[in-house]
Amino acid sequence: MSLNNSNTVSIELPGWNQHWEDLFVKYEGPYLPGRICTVQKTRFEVIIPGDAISVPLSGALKSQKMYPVVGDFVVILNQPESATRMIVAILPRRTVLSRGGAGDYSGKQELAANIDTVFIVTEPGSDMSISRLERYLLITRSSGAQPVIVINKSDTCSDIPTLVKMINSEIRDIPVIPVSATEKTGLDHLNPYFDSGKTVIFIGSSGVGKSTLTNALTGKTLQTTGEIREDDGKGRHTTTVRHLLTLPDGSSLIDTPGLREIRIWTAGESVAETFDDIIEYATRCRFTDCSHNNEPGCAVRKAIEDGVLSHDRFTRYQKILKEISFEREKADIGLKRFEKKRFREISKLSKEITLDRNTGKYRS
Ligand SMILES: Nc1nc2c(ncn2[C@@H]2O[C@H](COP(=O)(O)OP(=O)(O)OP(=O)(O)O)[C@@H](O)[C@H]2O)c(=O)[nH]1
Ligand SMILES: [Zn+2]
Repeated sequence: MSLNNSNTVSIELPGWNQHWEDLFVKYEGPYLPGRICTVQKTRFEVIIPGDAISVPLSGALKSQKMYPVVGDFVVILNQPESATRMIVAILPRRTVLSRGGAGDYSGKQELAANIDTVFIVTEPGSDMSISRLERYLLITRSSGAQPVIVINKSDTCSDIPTLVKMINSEIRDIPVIPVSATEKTGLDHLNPYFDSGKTVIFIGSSGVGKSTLTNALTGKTLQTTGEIREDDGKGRHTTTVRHLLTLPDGSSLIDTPGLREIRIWTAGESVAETFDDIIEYATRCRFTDCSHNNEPGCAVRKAIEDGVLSHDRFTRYQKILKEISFEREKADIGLKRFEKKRFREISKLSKEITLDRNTGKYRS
């Protein structure tokens, strides 16, 4: 690998392009670019040009609570003479997939970064639910990645065109692609999203076939070659599964079990995007703070009465708003608790550290 001054991208790293090159160029000196493929407790598996290494995070990043996630492009300080190799910076993320909860005081947990396409996987059977699809859509949209709906197990459905039509009528402007991972049909239609340099992820309920799809698309061998043998310090080798798989065509697939089913956490804009018709009707309500329940002159209720807006869709919209406000409240409570705790610690600390009247120095 060498960085040259021409405009060509000379670094071979999955997903690396001119954009990242431009961001990396200011790191002159003993630095390497890398891409996070697995996050462990204190170390990170990083793909660097031509190799994969395990490195810790710099103290500065830790103290700023800046933790890389799978898919992040990072800067590694590389000083072989002092045996120093650590992550010193995270390049600004293009997209980031997050979820709420999981013990973090802010309620928001970042899961994966720099994803181009999120395949929302469902199946024709009991998993098929418009409201579930809408939830995944909201998460995807707030991440900045492009959503694509994949109906797997199409071999189990006798009328796929009607199903696709139904989804298209409820969820507009999103590609809906029926496939069968076991019969290997329809997979070609996913190919464009696996362009060289692109990063994709499969999300959806357990059992819809994400692993089978991954294997059908990548070939089983890739998953095993994605394993890194790591010395545990006692002479044994433990195997960790790499969560960012690099495909032969240069694309990457993020496959992290904890990330496959994600709870809703989203910004208002993505709700507006998903329920744009309802937002549009609402602008015509007589009262600006109309709750669309029984106020006079409510344009949303009128749209339902006129049959141009389905009642189900409206109900789903209300449910999602409720869920988001609940998540926000929870996060808010978490934040207050955190601040209270910090205040307690600060006051404790200030009591402990007292000024010595005789010497004029602080003692603790
Ligand atoms: N008929 C049919 N069965 C499928 C298809 N794809 C997957 N399956 C089956 O569905 C079951 C679940 O598939 P998985 O790939 O394990 O599902 P998953 O989404 O990865 O599940 P989790 O790992 O729990 O998230 C398996 O028994 C698969 O053989 C398909 O296209 N058609
Ligand atoms: Zn209204």
